[in-house]
Amino acid sequence: MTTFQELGLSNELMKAISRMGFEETTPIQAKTIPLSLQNKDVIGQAQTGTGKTAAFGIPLIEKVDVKKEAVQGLVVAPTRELAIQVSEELYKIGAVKRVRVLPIYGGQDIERQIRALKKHPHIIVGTPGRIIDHINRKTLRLEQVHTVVLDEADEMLNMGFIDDIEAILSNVPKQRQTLLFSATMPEPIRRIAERFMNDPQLVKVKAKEMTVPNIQQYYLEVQEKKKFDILTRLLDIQAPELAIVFGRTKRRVDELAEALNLRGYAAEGIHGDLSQAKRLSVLRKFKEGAIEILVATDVAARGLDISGVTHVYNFDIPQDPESYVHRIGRTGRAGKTGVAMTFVTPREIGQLHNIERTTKRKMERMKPPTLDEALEGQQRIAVEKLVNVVESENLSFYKRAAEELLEEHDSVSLVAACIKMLTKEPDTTPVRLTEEPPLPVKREKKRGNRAEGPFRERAKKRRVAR
Ligand SMILES: Nc1ncnc2c1ncn2[C@@H]1O[C@H](COP(=O)(O)OP(=O)(O)OP(=O)(O)O)[C@@H](O)[C@H]1O
Ligand SMILES: [Mg+2]
Repeated sequence: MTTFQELGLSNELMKAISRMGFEETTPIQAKTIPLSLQNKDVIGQAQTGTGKTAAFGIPLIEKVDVKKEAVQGLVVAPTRELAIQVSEELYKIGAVKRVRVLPIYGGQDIERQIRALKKHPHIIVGTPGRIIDHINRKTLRLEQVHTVVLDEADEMLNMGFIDDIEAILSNVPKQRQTLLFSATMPEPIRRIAERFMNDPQLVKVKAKEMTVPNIQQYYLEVQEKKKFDILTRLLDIQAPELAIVFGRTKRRVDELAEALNLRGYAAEGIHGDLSQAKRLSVLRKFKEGAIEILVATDVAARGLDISGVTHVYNFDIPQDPESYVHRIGRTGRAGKTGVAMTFVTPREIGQLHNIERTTKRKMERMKPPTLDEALEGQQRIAVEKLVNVVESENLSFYKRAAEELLEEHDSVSLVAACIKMLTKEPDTTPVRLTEEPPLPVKREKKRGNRAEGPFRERAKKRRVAR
């Protein structure tokens, strides 16, 4: 294990890192921070939730000259929520050194961003479209940038984003450091990446599997029509603290969120057709636990770090193995455990095997639970609640009533009644979901027609902007 001390960081950074509660480096941090500090170009690949943000953030902040009133570092991320999150983490790393970090992303008032840009931020974290927008308006100047980071690099360099990235890089000095990070880096994309880089060092944290071992991975073979009932039974049995349910399309996400609400779950959807204010408020409520289930398209698949997410459900099987890796990586982060469940219709089994081949990890088959098992699950939760109250609360106020009841009824019947009242019976309110066609067996490398990923959203935004 390497400590941060051994990396020779400044006192200001050491102080900030210890405030963040980091004690030791993660493997990707130990391997890439020294290279970055020597100004080497780096492609860093490590599993989800293993601290890639700080791996590029720490050396980036270390190299900022706070006296200089110019943008020195540029981080590009595929979604707005991720840009905000990364900027918050960089802000924390740079808090003692007083590094100014500004997120700029679509959907936020541009005038406000222009005003913020005038205050001379040292680091910009943004989504490609909005960065280009500011370059064109000459409200963002990148001549003094010495470091460019592409977070979720493979996503940024796929077909949808590549032109934007090229446009951005043409505004940054050639003499720069370029850092690429992601949990996935398919070979063809890595080759594209090398075009933008100068003798890049490939740092791959050695792991047998592409996914983290502390995520238990299951799949359930379910017919399309039965998926929703099975999902709610699983939710009743597994009682996740926070869960993310991924659906393939925006319509799917809307319908799923509504259906879950009909059955009494606190769920809300997030996708690219919602206003930015709504996207942020849904995410905030989820982080605070005001909603327990986030229903999402792939717009929430990459990078988001939300503690307390114990379960990920792939209601629709992901379009490609990379998407699978990122989706399930929203749980089991920073050493915590997590559970991932993937629904697969009989015709999609080939896709499942394709995912397993790429991740080098088999998912365990799980039998869809029955209604009775769901009821048992709810009963178990009720019993847990009851035991918790018996063990932790002062019940003296209620004891007299209890003693009176016990004079007329036997204790087993009374406790059984309490459990019954506390048990949420599985709700079978009928819901309507539009059926999704199964994924075609053979398909183009990247996303299908109607699915939403960050880049599709970007393409759409472009059209709107024009
Ligand atoms: N050295 C460390 N010690 C303890 N916690 C850490 C350390 N480095 C990062 N973390 C925490 O681990 C969590 C995951 O980090 P991060 O979001 O950077 O992961 P990631 O590798 O970028 O994942 P993804 O591939 O999903 O984007 C964060 O909450 C972060 O604050
Ligand atoms: Mg990340």
